[in-house]
Amino acid sequence: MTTDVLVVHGGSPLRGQIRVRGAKNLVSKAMVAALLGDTPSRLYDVPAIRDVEIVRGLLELHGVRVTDGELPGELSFDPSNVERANVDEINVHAGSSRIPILFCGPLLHKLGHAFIPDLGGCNIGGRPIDFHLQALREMGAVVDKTPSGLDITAPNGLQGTKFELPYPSVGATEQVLLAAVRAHGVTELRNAAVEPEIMDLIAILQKMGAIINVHTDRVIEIEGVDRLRGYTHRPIPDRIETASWAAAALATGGDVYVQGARQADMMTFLNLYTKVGGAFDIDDSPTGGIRFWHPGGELKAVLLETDVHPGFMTDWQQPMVVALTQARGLSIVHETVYERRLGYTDALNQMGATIQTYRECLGGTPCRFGRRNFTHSAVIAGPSKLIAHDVVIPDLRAGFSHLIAALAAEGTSKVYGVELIRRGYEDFEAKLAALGASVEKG
Ligand SMILES: CC(=O)N[C@H]1[C@@H](OP(=O)(O)OP(=O)(O)OC[C@H]2O[C@@H](n3ccc(=O)[nH]c3=O)[C@H](O)[C@@H]2O)O[C@H](CO)[C@@H](O)[C@@H]1O
Ligand SMILES: C=C(OP(=O)(O)O)C(=O)O
Repeated sequence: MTTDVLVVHGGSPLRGQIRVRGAKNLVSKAMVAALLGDTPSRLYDVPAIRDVEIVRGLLELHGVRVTDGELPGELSFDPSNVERANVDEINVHAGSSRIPILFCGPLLHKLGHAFIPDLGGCNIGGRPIDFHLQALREMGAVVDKTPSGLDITAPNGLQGTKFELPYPSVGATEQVLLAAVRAHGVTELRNAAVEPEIMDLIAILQKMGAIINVHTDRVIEIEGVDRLRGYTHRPIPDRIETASWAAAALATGGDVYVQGARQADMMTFLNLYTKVGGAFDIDDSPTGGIRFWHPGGELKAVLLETDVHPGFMTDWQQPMVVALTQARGLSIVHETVYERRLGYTDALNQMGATIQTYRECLGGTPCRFGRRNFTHSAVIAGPSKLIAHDVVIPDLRAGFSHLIAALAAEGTSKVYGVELIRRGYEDFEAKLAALGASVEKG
């Protein structure tokens, strides 16, 4: 028996209630922001996922005292003794997540030095960090690329600057925010990303004493301040996990109530869900959430183009494609955020789906990847009867989509590599059990 394999007996609808907590893509950044304060910070609703463990480990290596609070998911961070960490110890986390690159600004302000191990994260494209480094250099950082990682200093401190991102990168926007809040002078960031997780990070930084103006047309202006205090914050709910369960409800013909889910961050997803033929009901009460279900009848083929916010989020794409294998007609998917995020469709085809991938920009909007040999569009012909097949999980969201496909398929599949799913989905095995799925460890 290994914890990395799940045996999935598919073919029955998922039905029941599960709960989502703080967003993976906010919580990890909020934890890094705690480094910037002079006093302790407190975060609620932190999910027990691998990315949180990694960032906790990195903070502790830098002398931050991280303690569990009284409530489940409550974490406190005391940054009063931040110190330089041992490179060998930091490198234990090499290749495990993308978050270490965001330590640059806070560590440069606290210590004048940052060592950043090689990054991990999903293998869905080249995922360069050129925008991050360019912005940091413009602010006065000196970046030395060493065989074991990036060695970064700021001999004269970080200075405010005017910087325009070539593409509204989430991580690079967060990099600039975390570096500029305590830089000397004003920073103007143009073509910034404005994802809800970024707005929530800005809310946290404001609680800490930062002065950040979000203007129209993707312009963010940050006035550097001399000191920041700790924060207390309840993060926005995880809109990617929510969409994943919503897609699972649709693909299996089920009915899932996602407690904690919030409509505001999911408008584009909910529009597509309606067009496909899914049903949802919003419960706005403080303990509310969103119920997602398959109302019966046929699902309809759609055009789905991923984009930066407020577009259809790329991390929603993979789970939703499994539901699209059940829709009548030809659905078109155009992935415009990552150049290699459709490889997982091979496994869906092995399970009986009919998905053809293309290098061209299908769907109407030419993107950065057109005419560059990247297989980034797909046509899905449905509905297809999915049949069990063993699958190996390649990355986080593809992993969840393979799991959904196995749940929707007739027969028993083995899903290998489920540890990868733990990077972003808290307690997913318990949640599957709560939804009546028939799964067991392999
Ligand atoms: C931990 C986290 O929050 N991860 C999310 C974050 O990833 P992440 O912050 O890594 O994603 P980015 O928004 O930076 O990447 C978007 C695109 O910009 C390109 N790029 C980015 C930076 C750079 O310096 N140079 C460059 O070319 C990337 O290769 C990619 O094609 O936003 C993505 C887009 O919503 C989500 O899919 C990820 O779940
Ligand atoms: C791409 C993702 O995450 P990361 O940036 O952490 O690899 C994701 O959450 O789907």
